[in-house]
Amino acid sequence: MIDDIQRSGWCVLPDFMDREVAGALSAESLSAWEEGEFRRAGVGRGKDLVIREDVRTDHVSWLRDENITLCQQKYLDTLEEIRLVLNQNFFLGLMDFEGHFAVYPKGGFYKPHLDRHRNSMDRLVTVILYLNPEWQPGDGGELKLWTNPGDQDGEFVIIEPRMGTLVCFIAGDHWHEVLPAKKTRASITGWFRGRV
Ligand SMILES: O=C(O)CCC(=O)C(=O)O
Ligand SMILES: [Fe+2]
Repeated sequence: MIDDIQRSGWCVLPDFMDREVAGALSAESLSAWEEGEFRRAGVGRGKDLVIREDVRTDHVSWLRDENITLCQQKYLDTLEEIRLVLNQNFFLGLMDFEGHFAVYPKGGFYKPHLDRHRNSMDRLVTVILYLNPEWQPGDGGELKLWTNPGDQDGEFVIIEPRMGTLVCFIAGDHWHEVLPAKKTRASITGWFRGRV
């Protein structure tokens, strides 16, 4: 991970997360979805947050300190190790993490964007864990990530949202897009934040 981030600013780690933990997270996401605990995701932040069905059609459920489950805690513990390693190697000054479950229903997408909000230090590194045990080629919902910092065209990689795969990239550098999902697609997306 360190070598990849150093070299290119992004990395993909298949089978990164322990099967049992990923399985439990996937089951939680599914039941929360069925219970109606997700909300339409917005674009922008604070009072400027708006729903833009032309930009993104996913639904999210934030991880909240007051009701963290055992498997969420295990994932957060892993992320804490990653945060420390990133700080030690790149002096990023990552302070904490915020994240949410995301579900893209059939047909769901997220048009090309950068995760870092303008003029802000809040989202420095993006981390995504995919939770789709049954994902197969043809199911769509791949992450298209442009590999050259700042470029919105040119070279890119296509990342399959397979169970347990972890993706990590510098939030302000890499344009990315979620291609239309042909089946329901689940993940946990989050960000390490700088001093805000
Ligand atoms: O789920 C993904 O592959 C990417 C999600 C994303 O870009 C975001 O939530 O900002
Ligand atoms: Fe994003």
